[in-house]
Amino acid sequence: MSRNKTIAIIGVGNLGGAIARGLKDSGEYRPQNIILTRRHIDRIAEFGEAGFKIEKDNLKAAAWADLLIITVEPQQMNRLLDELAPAVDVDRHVIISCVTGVSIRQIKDRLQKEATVVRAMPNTGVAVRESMTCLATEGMNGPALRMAEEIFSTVGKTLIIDEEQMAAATALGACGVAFFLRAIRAASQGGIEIGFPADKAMLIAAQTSLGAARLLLENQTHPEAEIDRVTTPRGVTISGLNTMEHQGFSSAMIKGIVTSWEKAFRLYREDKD
Ligand SMILES: NC(=O)C1=CN([C@@H]2O[C@H](COP(=O)(O)OP(=O)(O)OC[C@H]3O[C@@H](n4cnc5c(N)ncnc54)[C@H](O)[C@@H]3O)[C@@H](O)[C@H]2O)C=CC1
Ligand SMILES: O=C(O)[C@@H]1CCC=N1
Repeated sequence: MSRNKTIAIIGVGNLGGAIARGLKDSGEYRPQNIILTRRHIDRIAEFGEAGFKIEKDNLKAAAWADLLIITVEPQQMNRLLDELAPAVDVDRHVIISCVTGVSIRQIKDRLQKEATVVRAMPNTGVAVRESMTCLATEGMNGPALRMAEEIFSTVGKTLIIDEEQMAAATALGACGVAFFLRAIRAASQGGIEIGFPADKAMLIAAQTSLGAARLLLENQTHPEAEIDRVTTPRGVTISGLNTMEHQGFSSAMIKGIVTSWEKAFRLYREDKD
């Protein structure tokens, strides 16, 4: 359904670039059918060389594309919506907003149009087609939601949620990449301290975390069930785990996620523009 559509990714920075890479590498979407915009177009020249269309003018991109994937910062959203409004055709365009903290209602109000809007919360795992993307829309937009699901399913897993859960999806799924990367970095630093060179410590830490995640996803088990299989009685794992918990490991992760969730509500302010 979406494969024959033309797609604009508007505001290509870290996330927009990762989505572009993932869609191309999936082999399901042709870069010739994807236009990427950024105000400093020279900074996305590499995508032009990879076969994508690149464009400075958001209005031209919107006129060309059927699907508009928005990946600007929340603080840039009002200005962008004001700019895009004249080009948005409610009978043609589907808007997929990846922008944190901006509701479907706020987008439609700013456009002053009853546009079809889906919210998506992917993560930078899209670049390697391992994103966790949460999607939400309003009741009437089933076909648009299915289109967004099709797009993001080619670059990872998708989950449809209520819009009110979007801030939680941001903290757990989108910020989560950084949280788990920090955990991997900490593990590799531990590995260096006990004798591995940095590159080998990182390989062991990263591949071990990949295996741990796949155990959960493929066995559909709870982490504690898998942990029980590692913790030999009177063994070394339980001693390490208990020391980590005495130092507040789980508590730090939970508190960090709650802090990010709280901030997700504050990022977008109508009065910023
Ligand atoms: N980075 C991530 O892992 C994730 C980010 N998000 C959301 O995606 C959005 C983008 O985040 P990042 O990629 O990290 O930010 P970023 O700052 O790397 O990218 C945003 C890009 O939009 C461009 N831009 C801003 N206004 C523009 C305009 N009017 N026309 C054209 N380009 C414009 C900026 O120059 C920049 O290159 C944010 O709303 C963020 O909350 C959501 C999920 C994950
Ligand atoms: O840090 C941020 O605000 C964005 C939203 C989720 C991931 N990156």
